[in-house]
Amino acid sequence: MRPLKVAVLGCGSVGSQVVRLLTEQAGDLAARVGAPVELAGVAVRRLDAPREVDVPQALLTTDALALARRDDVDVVVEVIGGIEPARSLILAALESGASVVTANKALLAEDGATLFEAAEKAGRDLYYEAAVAGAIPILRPLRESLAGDRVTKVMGIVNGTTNYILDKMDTHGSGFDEALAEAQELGYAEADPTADVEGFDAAAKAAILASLAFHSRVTANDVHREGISDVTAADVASAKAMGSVVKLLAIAELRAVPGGDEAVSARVHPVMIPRSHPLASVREAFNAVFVESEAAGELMFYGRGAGGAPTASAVLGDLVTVARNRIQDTTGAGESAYADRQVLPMGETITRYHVSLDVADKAGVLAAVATAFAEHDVSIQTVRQEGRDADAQLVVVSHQATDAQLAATVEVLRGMDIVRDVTSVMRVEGEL
Ligand SMILES: NC(=O)C1=CN([C@@H]2O[C@H](COP(=O)(O)OP(=O)(O)OC[C@H]3O[C@@H](n4cnc5c(N)ncnc54)[C@H](OP(=O)(O)O)[C@@H]3O)[C@@H](O)[C@H]2O)C=CC1
Ligand SMILES: N[C@@H](CC=O)C(=O)O
Repeated sequence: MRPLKVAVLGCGSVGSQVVRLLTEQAGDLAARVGAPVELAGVAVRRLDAPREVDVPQALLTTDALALARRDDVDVVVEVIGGIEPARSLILAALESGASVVTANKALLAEDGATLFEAAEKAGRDLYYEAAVAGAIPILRPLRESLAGDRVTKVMGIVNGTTNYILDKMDTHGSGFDEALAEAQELGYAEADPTADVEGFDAAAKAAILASLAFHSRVTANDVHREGISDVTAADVASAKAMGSVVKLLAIAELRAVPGGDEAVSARVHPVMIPRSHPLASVREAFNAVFVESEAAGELMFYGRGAGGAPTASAVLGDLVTVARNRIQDTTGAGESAYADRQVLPMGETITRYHVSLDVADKAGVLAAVATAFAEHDVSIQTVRQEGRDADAQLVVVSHQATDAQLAATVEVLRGMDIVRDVTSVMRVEGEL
């Protein structure tokens, strides 16, 4: 059997581990694929940069396009990241007859449609398990194992860097910048960590999850996005006082809308969850994803969501699948975006708020705050007053309402004379 040739584009945190596993596990991979799997070349930006893996000089190139287009290459692994040149390289690889494996969630969530069309036209595979939640098999279960079920909700921690930062703030009292620097050092963060911190990375993953779960095309622009840069030590302390923890969650769900249709709600934002919630115990850069479907009920997927080796594990899994498909001259399950669903604006999403207020301890303060909630048709689940005089704190947890009602209530609270400061506003999941 002729060897299958693999080109790896990018040799950073993920690419170096892909090259290492390809080399170290060559024997096992050949047995699993049914043919030897050979490294055809590795494209990088700088030939002389230090690498986590030894790559023979003859295999290194800075001409990624020429490598992606080579006639003898069967599979192209794209682990450069970003939109360009990654998109042009993937399109060139498919046009040249190669199958593609990528970990590039930013590109898939922005312009997946172009890539899926190109793969279909070329009759080649485009696989991307590593793009969401690192090592955790979550896309294949959604696309294949649950293909006969009806998924109604996907919710989870899908960004390792922000989970690492929030976890260190909670457990070690670390500062934001210090924890981010550690996450970068450990290879979890994106090349530009703003993508992690401001929720762009999680929003891209939410779009990919929503698209697969609901057989729709959801792009990153459809996802309401808030990052963690506004989460303060006061928010984390406020959560702690409630027996809770702050996590950045990606949530995608189907919602009934008037007319009998179902719309998609997709959002990423910090959430306060009780410590008894299974997502509260997801530490460091680990990820966890809950799936709810009609027949299967609740499923939970947990594992390492970032880092070179865990992500390379998912890349290699895809590589074995597309290599087997090449040998059998077939392709795997492609995109299944047949449902045209409206995307709900955040204001119409049903949620709950936890609000901490710095108030003057005057008679009537509780009644005035309660009136602000009532005037927006938001009922209060619990209200607690702490301290007296100048240091009085009021903590209010609401019942469910639309995000627009809750946000409008907070605006009114901000304008009240007896409210000196709204010190923390956080959405809530689970029973506080
Ligand atoms: N890190 C992680 O934990 C995870 C990452 N991913 C995704 O995997 C992909 C890669 O991430 P990661 O490995 O962290 O990124 P890195 O920044 O560590 O590596 C990027 C690599 O791409 C190379 N590169 C950049 N531009 C070019 C170019 N024009 N031509 C050829 N090579 C180029 C760089 O070369 P040089 O080394 O010479 O600079 C580097 O080797 C991204 O899409 C990311 O979102 C997905 C899941 C987890
Ligand atoms: N920067 C990402 C890497 C994996 O997708 C993260 O922190 O999760």
